[in-house]
Amino acid sequence: MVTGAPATMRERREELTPMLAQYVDVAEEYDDCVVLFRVGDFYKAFCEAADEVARVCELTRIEREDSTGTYTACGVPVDNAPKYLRRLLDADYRVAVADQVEDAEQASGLVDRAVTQVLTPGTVVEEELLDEGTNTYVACVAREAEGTETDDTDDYGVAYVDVSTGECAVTAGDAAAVDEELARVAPAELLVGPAVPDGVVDGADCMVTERDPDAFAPDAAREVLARYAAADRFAPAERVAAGALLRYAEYTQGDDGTLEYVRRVRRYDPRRSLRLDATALRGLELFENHADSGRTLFDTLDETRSALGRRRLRAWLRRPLVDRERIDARHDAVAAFAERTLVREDVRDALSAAYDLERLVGRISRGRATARDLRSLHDTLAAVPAVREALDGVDALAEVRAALDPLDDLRELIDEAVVADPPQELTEGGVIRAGYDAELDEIRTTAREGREWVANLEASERDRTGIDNLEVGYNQVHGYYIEVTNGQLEKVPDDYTRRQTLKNSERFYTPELKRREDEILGAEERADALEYELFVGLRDEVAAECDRIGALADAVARVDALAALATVAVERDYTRPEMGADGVHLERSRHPVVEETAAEFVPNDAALPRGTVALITGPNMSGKSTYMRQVALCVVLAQAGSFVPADAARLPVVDRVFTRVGASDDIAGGESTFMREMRELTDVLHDATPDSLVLLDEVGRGTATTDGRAIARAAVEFLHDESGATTLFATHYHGLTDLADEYEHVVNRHFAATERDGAVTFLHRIREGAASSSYGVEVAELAGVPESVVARAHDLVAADRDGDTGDDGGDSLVADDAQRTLDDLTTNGHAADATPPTPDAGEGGVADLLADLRDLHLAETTPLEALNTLHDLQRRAAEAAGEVPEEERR
Ligand SMILES: Nc1ncnc2c1ncn2[C@@H]1O[C@H](COP(=O)(O)OP(=O)(O)OP(=O)(O)O)[C@@H](O)[C@H]1O
Repeated sequence: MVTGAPATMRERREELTPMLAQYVDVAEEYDDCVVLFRVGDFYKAFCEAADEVARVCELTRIEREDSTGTYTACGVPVDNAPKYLRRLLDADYRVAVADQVEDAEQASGLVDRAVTQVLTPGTVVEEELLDEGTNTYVACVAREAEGTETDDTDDYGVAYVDVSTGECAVTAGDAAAVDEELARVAPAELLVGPAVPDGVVDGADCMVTERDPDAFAPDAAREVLARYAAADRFAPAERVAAGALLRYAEYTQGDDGTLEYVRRVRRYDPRRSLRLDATALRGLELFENHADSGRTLFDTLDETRSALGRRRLRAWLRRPLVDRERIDARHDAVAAFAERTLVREDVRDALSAAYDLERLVGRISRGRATARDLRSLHDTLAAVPAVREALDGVDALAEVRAALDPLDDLRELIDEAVVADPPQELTEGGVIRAGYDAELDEIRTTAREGREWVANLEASERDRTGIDNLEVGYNQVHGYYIEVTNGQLEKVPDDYTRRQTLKNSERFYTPELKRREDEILGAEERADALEYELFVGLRDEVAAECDRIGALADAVARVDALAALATVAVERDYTRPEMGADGVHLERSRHPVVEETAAEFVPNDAALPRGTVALITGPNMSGKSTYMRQVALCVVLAQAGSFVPADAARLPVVDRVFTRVGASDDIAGGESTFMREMRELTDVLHDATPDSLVLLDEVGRGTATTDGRAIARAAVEFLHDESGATTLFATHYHGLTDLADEYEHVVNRHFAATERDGAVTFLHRIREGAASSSYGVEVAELAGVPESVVARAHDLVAADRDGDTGDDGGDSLVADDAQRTLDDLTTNGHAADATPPTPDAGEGGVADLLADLRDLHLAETTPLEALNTLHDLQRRAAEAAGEVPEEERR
């Protein structure tokens, strides 16, 4: 067994040495963990566990032999432990660290050891093991008891805690809400109550930890929760989830009782934020990019300067607001920062000095903060006045400014007590400043005077004895000594006592030197001990203020996140959205992430009155997905408090963004792509409201064309008639576009492309009406599909076109479409914009042009040819008018 006690040791339990027996005891108690057992400067694992630790950590195994036989052992060096712990956690192990809990020198017999910490992926608190500016959550899903379905809507409790910062929250909901919350929280570890059926937590992509079912018993859970919050405030399922979770958090921190820095257990209602389920989070690439190397929306926005701000910005994006007033307040604050470059820069400079207050408070409360941590707290507090000063007089930021309490008392206290650059170790002195404690000063004076006396001793003894090369020294083993070379030994006075004989000299001490030595060493030892005691006292004093530090951390986080949003707004030319509009109205909007990487991003408008279903057609690669996402991202950004990438924006407050957009084809749960697509569509159709924004990308493509087209059509009809949600629906089923004639709120939009000499150019520009052609084969060619295949595909398309009667609702390339494209182009500000040519204009004048147009046999023209011809005509029209052709204008 790798976790728990190695089987080979258990079998020979009676024969083991006392230390190994102690190891087996601990390992049996922590049987789901790899136990690392402190022996000297190493954390050791034995037998099978040693083999695994050696493998995962790439450490050497050693064969050990004692009276009971041979066994393997592997040691993780204590000094370098975090690096190896990380590897074990990454390999999905829980690790129990058993430390020596009594001083080895004072122990009679075997040193007592106990588990001081259980490290699990969701509960690590070590700075070295955590990513900066993120949260690491452990979550818990529980039910009050099996089958209690008193109220279906709050049947399950979902709680989560970040053990490093103390953030803890809980909510309740049905199975779908559990799924959604787990996707948003993205815990690193999950506890599942015994009454939760399999399947409810299937979506969680993290380590699932088994806990004793007793921990989920309502009374036990209530008792734990009551240590943190008024337990009656919570619904029964919430109590069970939060109580069991906090109990687990305590256990992983060494069972030292209540975690003081978990200052509150926030109860929240997911409906009070813009709902984004797992599919939406993934589809919109808020935090994860499908191409691993790619950027996410969060990366694009992250102009924060502190870990606190970074975490806050993440949280804002994870839960955008739905409360109009709060959204406006955030926009006001961002605007205030955006308008004041100097204020913004001063604040951001000051915040660069801010340490992660939330994690510092956690460490301080857990009694794990070092002197350096307290200095970090001091330095952060010292940065606050500059932030306050910068914000002075800015109305929209007055509230957050008021919350920026610089905690002068704490800062002064730390400054008086702790030296500016303290050592990492707390037990070796050098931490507490002179003048902080009278007793410490006195002890230090004694030690210093003693050392001065010793320092003068050499000169005075040389005088007294006449031994001019006499030296005074010190070594760890023998202490202070007076060294006399062999040639001078006869001059040694009577009060010298021999301490050590070397090859060429002898070392002595005198009674006074011995007395002074005892005094110095005693004083140093006492000073170290007293310093430690004073430090712990100070740390406790600071820990008692964790509420105030927490409130400051909150304000700093907000200021940083707001300033970051303002920086993005100014540097990337975002605009403040006007909220409360009836539908989505964007002028020249851009995709916030794609515009950062695209050589030249083409902005597009969106005019989607509430309840519009916009069918978007266009060739592959023409920009449909990008466009749909950019509309949704503008909505998400606006509700998160950000400005949006557009020239002008009027936006509604949306309750939920649904997506069924590409890229979710990775089949995690063993479902077929089509099954998954339908499941996602079901969610949309069930839950979308008139306040929702729905993005559907090629729904139905996962099955036979006829079925797919039927499903797509039915979905559009349902969204239009029943849901009333504002919808963007990208499709290759061109036949769907006639829905616009039948349904009041269905509109057609398309992305056009130009094709010349067989090469397709995408314009990435959205236009009214439906598209003419898919250019699928051309795109295949662009992608490098072998020439022969492309040629054959062209033939097949042509054959299909020839045989097409055009009456199937038409995904084929029908001539009618070509006509439509012609219309589109002339009514969409291109040909129509051109100054009407004068009849006598230039060579190949308008009369010729009109004749050519008239002679065009549309019924025999492929859409590509039509587009080509049109392009040609347009060019000639422009030339005739003495203008630059449209193509070159772009
Ligand atoms: N407005 C734009 N300006 C510049 N480049 C764009 C724009 N829109 C999309 N692109 C680029 O064009 C490419 C194709 O875009 P997108 O994936 O949105 O096309 P699509 O029409 O959805 O394709 P498909 O139908 O194959 O899914 C992407 O590389 C994208 O970066």
